Amino acid sequence: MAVTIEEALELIYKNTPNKSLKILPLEQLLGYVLCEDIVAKHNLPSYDNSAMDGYAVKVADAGKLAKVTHTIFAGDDSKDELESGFAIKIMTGAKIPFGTECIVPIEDVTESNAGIVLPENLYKNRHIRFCGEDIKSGYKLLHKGQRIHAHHITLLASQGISHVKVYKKPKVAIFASGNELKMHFESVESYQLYNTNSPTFYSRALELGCEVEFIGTAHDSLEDIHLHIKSALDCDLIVTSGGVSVGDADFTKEAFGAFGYEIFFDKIEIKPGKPTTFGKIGNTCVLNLPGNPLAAALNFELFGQSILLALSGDESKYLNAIETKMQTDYKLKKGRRTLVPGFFDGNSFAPYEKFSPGMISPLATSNSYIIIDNSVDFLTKEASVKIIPTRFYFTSKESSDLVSSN
Ligand SMILES: Nc1nc2c(c(=O)[nH]1)N[C@H]1C(S)=C(S)[C@@H](COP(=O)(O)OP(=O)(O)OC[C@H]3O[C@@H](n4cnc5c(N)ncnc54)[C@H](O)[C@@H]3O)O[C@H]1N2
Ligand code: MOO
Repeated sequence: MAVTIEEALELIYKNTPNKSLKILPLEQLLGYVLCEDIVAKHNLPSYDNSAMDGYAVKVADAGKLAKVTHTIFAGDDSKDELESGFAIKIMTGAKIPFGTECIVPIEDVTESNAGIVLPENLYKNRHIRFCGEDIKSGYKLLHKGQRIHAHHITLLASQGISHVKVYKKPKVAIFASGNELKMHFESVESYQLYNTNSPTFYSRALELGCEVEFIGTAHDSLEDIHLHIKSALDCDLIVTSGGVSVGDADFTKEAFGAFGYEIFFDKIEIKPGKPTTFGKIGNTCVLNLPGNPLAAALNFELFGQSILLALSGDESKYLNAIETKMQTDYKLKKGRRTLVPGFFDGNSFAPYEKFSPGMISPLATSNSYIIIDNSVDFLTKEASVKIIPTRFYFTSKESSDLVSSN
């Protein structure tokens, strides 16, 4: 029996094993998921310092002449003490002298031979950056389950944290099956075609932060598919395409069966992509996608990406949608929930006009897709829809409803 999209996703999240961990240096952390909390060891700034190139002065000297004694630069270990009637020239980022009440920017003073004349209005603490005002020692900077982006690297570097514990990236093996398929580096006869699914999944899995192995293209024979499965079993996820329908040469699930394949679902109430199959061999997850390229790519977006998120250790492991409106009217056949690719321009969603599961061109000009509920056969222009991006990440901590209904 076919499962619903929600049931399929639930089975995916329930049956995806925990990841193992490793320690990595800061320069290699980008895209990994933290497997430990990170606590600040130092205040930031670690000393009171000047926010401007200017003069360290006393507030009571407002409107008066102050004698400039010397200059402090960023990086100087100043132990000076400021006294009334005097000013110490100071550069941005330099440690302020003891007794400083405010910093006056260079452009706000009048220079004279005897010193500088200070403006009338001086305020206590103006242009001073205080120790710990950005980060306090002991503050939890990052936590287990966060995916590391460039601005998290900023925090780690600010603390001199050089090595952290992360989850290993999901390791994905890709292969396709079909006697008609040739690789892009081979020549094709008039009755053959290039395997476009495997390079698509390979690149997309890399984009999604995985280590990827391309195992090859198998012939439609049990023996050859067995060989490809054996070569892929050391990975966290095997993604295949082709051979999952009811044709005389559709051996994929049978071939996996020889390795103790535990199938969680092998049909989904979805169009395209009905024969999409998910299961496990030991600790290795398996996603068998249909051969039709658009069906395969869209189902990889929805189910493949969910498996990868579940495997990554990322706390924000659920796909999320952006609510927008339709750019045009859209008519479709009622029946099964339908995946429709299209382009979201930041304002509205333009569905791809005419597409079928065997096409390869629709996704190249799309940046998202919508899932239209089976109860809907017409979406009017301006109707509210939920787009799921294919070109940028948008995930959330909580599972959300991804389906657009009237
Ligand atoms: N009698 C039925 N026939 C079909 C049904 C059905 O329910 N009853 N379902 C159709 C649907 S829907 C799909 S989807 C396909 C799925 O078939 P398979 O997964 O077995 O895929 P293949 O037959 O191997 O190939 C389908 C199609 O896609 C091309 N293909 C396959 N692999 C690749 C690749 N790596 N790169 C590019 N193109 C690929 C292949 O040449 C075929 O044209 O079954 C329907 N039939
Ligand atoms: O289900 Mo097929 O995947 O429609 O093309």
